[in-house]
Amino acid sequence: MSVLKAEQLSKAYNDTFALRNLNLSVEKGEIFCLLGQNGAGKTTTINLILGFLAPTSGRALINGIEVRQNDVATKKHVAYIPEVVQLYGNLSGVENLDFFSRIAGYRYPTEALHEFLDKAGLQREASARRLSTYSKGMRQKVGIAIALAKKADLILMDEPTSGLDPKATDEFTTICKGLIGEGKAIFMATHDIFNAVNMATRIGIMKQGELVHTITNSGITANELQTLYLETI
Ligand SMILES: Nc1ncnc2c1ncn2[C@@H]1O[C@H](COP(=O)(O)OP(=O)(O)OP(=O)(O)O)[C@@H](O)[C@H]1O
Repeated sequence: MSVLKAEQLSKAYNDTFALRNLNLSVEKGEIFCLLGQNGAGKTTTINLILGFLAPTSGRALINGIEVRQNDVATKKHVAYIPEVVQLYGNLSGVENLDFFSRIAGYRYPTEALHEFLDKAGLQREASARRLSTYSKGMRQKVGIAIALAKKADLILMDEPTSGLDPKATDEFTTICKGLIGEGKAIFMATHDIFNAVNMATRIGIMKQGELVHTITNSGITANELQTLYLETI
């Protein structure tokens, strides 16, 4: 069964389609990177998958469960990492992780919390510091640790590498590859062609609400993808 499935998923505002007839499956062990210009429909897609928006027609399923009809059940399988991960600034990394794990219904001993943060790439000495001192990349790592702690099968990300420096981006790529190695599925909206080539198993290009290309990433170069992207949009 696919971790994520979209069937004829559409969203219209008045007569304008922000997303039209999206058909897509994402499996365990996949990183699907969705490219597209500003306004192409990437965030709308993520919001429909999360159940934040009601589709005009079609449906999104997570682990075979329809999102809109089973909001609570599907949320258990999903973690969302927005462009800027919102956490409590006056709590430490490990305290934030503990707090959000409990909200998701999990209580972990401190060492287990540290192991999630280790796996997400956060340095041990940083995990006791207040979140307000964290960089964007460090916040993102706490977001990934929360996804791990809540045992999400699907991790949705919106523009995860925007504003990250090259080293942090490289680290992020390694962490994502580790996650899919453990059977997670990742779906991300991005403008980062280079990074999509580096990490994706498949790449989609969206134009005016339609997924016009889906490419299996088996050796496409960043230059080739950029050319295809520019010809498409
Ligand atoms: N609440 C809304 N009411 C009307 N139109 C909307 C609404 N939300 C989004 N849209 C429109 O839907 C289209 C898709 O927007 P969306 O935010 O999904 O694009 P995007 O690909 O995520 O863009 P970006 O890269 O800038 O984040 C755009 O034309 C946008 O103006």
